[in-house]
Amino acid sequence: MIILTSSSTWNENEQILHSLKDDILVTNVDGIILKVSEVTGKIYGVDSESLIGKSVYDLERQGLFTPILTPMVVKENKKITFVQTTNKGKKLLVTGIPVYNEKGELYRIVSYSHDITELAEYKDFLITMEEEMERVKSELDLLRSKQLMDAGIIANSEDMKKVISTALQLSEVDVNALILGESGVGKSLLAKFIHNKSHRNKGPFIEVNCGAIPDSLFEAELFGYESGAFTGAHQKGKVGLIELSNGGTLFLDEIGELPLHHQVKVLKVIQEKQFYRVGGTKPIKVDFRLISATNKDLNTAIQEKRFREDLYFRLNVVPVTIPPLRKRTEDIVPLIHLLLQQFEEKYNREKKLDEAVVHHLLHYEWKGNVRELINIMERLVVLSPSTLISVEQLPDHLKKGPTLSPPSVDSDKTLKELLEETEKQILLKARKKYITTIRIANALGTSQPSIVRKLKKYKIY
Ligand SMILES: Nc1ncnc2c1ncn2[C@@H]1O[C@H](COP(=O)(O)OP(=O)(O)OP(=O)(O)O)[C@@H](O)[C@H]1O
Repeated sequence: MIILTSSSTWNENEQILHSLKDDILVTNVDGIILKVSEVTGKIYGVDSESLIGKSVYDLERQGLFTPILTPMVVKENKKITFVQTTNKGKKLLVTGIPVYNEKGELYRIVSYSHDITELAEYKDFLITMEEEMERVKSELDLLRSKQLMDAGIIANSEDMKKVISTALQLSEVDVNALILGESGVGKSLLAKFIHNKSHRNKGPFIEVNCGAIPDSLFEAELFGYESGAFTGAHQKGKVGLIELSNGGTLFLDEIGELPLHHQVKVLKVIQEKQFYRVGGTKPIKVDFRLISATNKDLNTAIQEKRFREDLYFRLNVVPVTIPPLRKRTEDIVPLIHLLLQQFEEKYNREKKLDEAVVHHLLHYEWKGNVRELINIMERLVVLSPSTLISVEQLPDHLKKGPTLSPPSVDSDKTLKELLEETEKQILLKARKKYITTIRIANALGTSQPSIVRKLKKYKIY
């Protein structure tokens, strides 16, 4: 608090006031200007002396500055800071300090300011940029979701959005990519998506299921053969899958199933981008982009000497992991709608899902991931006798809901993580049984807000 002890002190300060390089203005409680520093006049483009004796209310009316500080300090009876705009369009950060006389009465208001025009401009610029970025981001989201819709891919969850964003980056370069994830999560779909978005999209997309080709036919299938290369071979010979992928993408699915004795041949063609047909003597050059996929843990396979480490490093330049469906429940409802629509069209039927069915589908474990969901949805559309698909039509294993079993202590998880896992299982079961958060809270003897928080934490919908 500032208290003036005598008016002479006030006069003594006058010289100091003029020596300051800051804008300082002193008024009485009625807003009459008593003193100003020289800088003040410059800021408003007037002679400082001409301001003396004028009322700040009049000056505001004349447009010199707005709003005025004096009444605010008088009203609040304390130090106040705010932004003032001047007749020159400047932005000033103005602070007003109340000054009291010996009786403790409000006597003067001293204000000083800092020019923050540039700062305010930067702030405006930042806000405009942020708005622009938001606009571009939502446009991009829209564009991406359209791209995904065209490709028939659902990516509603944050995890899946990240996968798609990596896939789009990958589509721009010819780097080797390894797609990891459980069976049925969409590895082949993603490989096709990368190919379709790449500059090779006019070329072929050749999918080789490494686990499905009989061992004895593997070389002939992959590398092709010359006429009469072996008994049973076609007269004219045959072009292999690798040769067919020229100019396009070679997708080696189930790469973890590739027998060890074939791995070195595959490694060679990946490295050299040339090979010999079976029975051939001429090297054949080939230009493909390689994507591989597996649901196996290749690191364990390497440790167990079932998979070559050098091949693994070649394949795994950029890994992309698609999380299991149970870990991205936000994708389940949009997938259900997409599939319902597809099967309605396919079987020319109109169906609706009971809400309880959706709940069961949301809280199922989906060990077979999207592929399993597709099967269930097709079955429901085909077999449900009425328009409304109800819980009774669900297969028994889906009606039961998740079973509660304590998590294994052999894992490297901490006690906190194990407890959270158990809590999540309990909540999944409760959500399925009681549906509403109030009923869950009652059943579990806790508050509804706490249940809402926990459901959000575990992404249980
Ligand atoms: N995000 C998704 N949106 C829409 N459909 C999907 C999605 N993910 C997977 N699918 C569909 O699920 C089915 C299984 O997908 P896909 O064959 O790509 O799985 P995968 O991981 O390659 O399986 P596997 O390991 O058994 O080869 C396909 O019909 C695919 O179109």
